[in-house]
Amino acid sequence: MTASPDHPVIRARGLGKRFGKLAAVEALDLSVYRGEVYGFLGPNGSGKSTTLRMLCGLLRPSDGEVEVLGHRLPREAERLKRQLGYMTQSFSLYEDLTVGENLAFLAAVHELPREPAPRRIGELLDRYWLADRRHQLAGTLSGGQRQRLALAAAVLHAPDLLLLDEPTSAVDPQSRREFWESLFELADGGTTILVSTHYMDEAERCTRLAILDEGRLVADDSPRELMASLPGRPLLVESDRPRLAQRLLEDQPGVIALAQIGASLRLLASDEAGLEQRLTERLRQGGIDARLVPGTANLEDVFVAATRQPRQATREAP
Ligand SMILES: Nc1ncnc2c1ncn2[C@@H]1O[C@H](COP(=O)(O)OP(=O)(O)OP(=O)(O)O)[C@@H](O)[C@H]1O
Repeated sequence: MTASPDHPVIRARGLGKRFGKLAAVEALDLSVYRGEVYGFLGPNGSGKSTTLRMLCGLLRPSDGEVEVLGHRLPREAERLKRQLGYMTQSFSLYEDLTVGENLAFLAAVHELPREPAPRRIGELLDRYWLADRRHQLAGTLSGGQRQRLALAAAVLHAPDLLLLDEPTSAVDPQSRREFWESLFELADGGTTILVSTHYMDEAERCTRLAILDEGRLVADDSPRELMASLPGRPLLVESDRPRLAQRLLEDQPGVIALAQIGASLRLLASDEAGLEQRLTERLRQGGIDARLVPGTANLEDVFVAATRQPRQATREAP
């Protein structure tokens, strides 16, 4: 079915999943619209994979309601299958089949008509730069090639919705960039994409972003809006002892959030007058000669403010 702005492709209300006593996902409300590249960002264990698995009908929610492409889950999960592509971080294709055989096998699983299937496979091999690998065993492909094959496999049946769980965690920056170009091509063609990531540069490219923390949705907006509504001013603490500086500043009034990102210490400060001087003095008393300089708000600050912790992966240049 087609989705209009008032009819989201994904609509979840009060979605929850418990594993025994653990609430992996809690009271999640989500609306995702056609053609969006919607990002899921969150620390390890915040519930991203669990949510994606509920949204594709693989996992039964403990609470709430989910409708995906007009199908109520989990009841209508079977019908959703044909319209859905799902790609996880682990390689789920047959390593001892060739690239072409893997796609031909999947075409049969999806019951693609016999006539157009080879054409579609050829098209995808060209599109994802795999034509010259057609006869190579999947198990011998490089990380980037495997990932392109996994994407070709996920979109073989031209799904309306593509769910991707940390698809770029095992590939180099160049392959990540190319992969994201492919995602935008798909979105331009009307595919709705939901993708979880650890990378800020990827998150920045999403049309909208949900930040999850301990199973709860703590932010949901476009990256630009999230940055514009940041609670406080970003400051950079320039010092050669960032870890000690962090310890000295973390319980100071006026410090909303604090995180060491690489070698620099980023601080979200309240608007209190004279705060910089007070914090500089605090550092001086602790034996640190530091400068606090204004920073430009970025998604890293949003993430730290929303989750109160730095992200686990290191930033890579886009
Ligand atoms: N089948 C399961 N049984 C018990 N606990 C589970 C199960 N699946 C997930 N969990 C727990 O639920 C929480 C959320 O896990 P989930 O995999 O959704 O997080 P995530 O945000 O995807 O993490 P990561 O970024 O590390 O992949 C974790 O505490 C995890 O241990």
